[in-house]
Amino acid sequence: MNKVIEIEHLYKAFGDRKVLIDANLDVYESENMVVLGRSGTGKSVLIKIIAGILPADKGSVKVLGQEVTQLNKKEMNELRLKIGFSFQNSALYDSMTVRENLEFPLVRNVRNMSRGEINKAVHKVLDSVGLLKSIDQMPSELSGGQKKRIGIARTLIMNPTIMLYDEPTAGLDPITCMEINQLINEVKENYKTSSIIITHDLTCAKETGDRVAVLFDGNFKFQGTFDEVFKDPDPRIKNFYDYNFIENQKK
Ligand SMILES: Nc1ncnc2c1ncn2[C@@H]1O[C@H](COP(=O)(O)OP(=O)(O)OP(=O)(O)O)[C@@H](O)[C@H]1O
Repeated sequence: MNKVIEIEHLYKAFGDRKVLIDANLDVYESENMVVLGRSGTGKSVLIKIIAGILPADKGSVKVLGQEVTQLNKKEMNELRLKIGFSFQNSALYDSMTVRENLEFPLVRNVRNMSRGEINKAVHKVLDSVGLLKSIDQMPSELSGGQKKRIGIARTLIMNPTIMLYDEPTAGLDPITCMEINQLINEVKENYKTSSIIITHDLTCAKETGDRVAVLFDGNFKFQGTFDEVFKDPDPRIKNFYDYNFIENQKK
């Protein structure tokens, strides 16, 4: 299986605050990799480095075979078109309708698309997130879960190879969380994406992650399937969250 993201010995600090220290992580083709970690451990910093939004201090970050730490602005912009970044706050433009929000990345990044092609792409992507009916609504008329869906649709419209989800279920009720988890899995199936999913939500991790990696003290000592990681006797994992709590929820 090909690696689509390869991170080796990554180091990133802000002044005295060392956030990532010798972090190593691989993501394979067609894989959902969940990154877990407490608040402030550097999860968002990690995906911002992958997307070229923040520079790394040291180490290697290869995305689709390209070393992002060495790319110039033009090369990074081209690579970024293959990376869908689903922001925590959905990042929709409040003054635009859903249709306009979805057209925006196409109009900005893809030349020579006809009106008909743009319409077709908007309809296809809205259909795949189950919100065709909301095409003419304003973001203010949507629920939190619907906004997340539209935010995801706006990245999918560019047919990304990699999806980076920042806290996709934050602030949603349990049923909406379940629907978003399902959508993340459908995106993987239908768009053949490889993803990093950042979350605090253990149910999301279990439902969407082919593998999970837990960020502690700047690196990923714990990686594997959800069950492998949470069976680790290390007290940091035991204390991380009450694994038994979610196991008991299933009973
Ligand atoms: N641009 C920046 N300038 C200075 N410090 C930053 C910057 N971005 C992040 N940090 C710091 O890096 C640390 C990690 O931040 P990050 O946002 O990656 O945490 P996180 O694990 O995503 O947390 P949360 O789950 O709360 O979103 C924090 O201490 C934060 O203050």
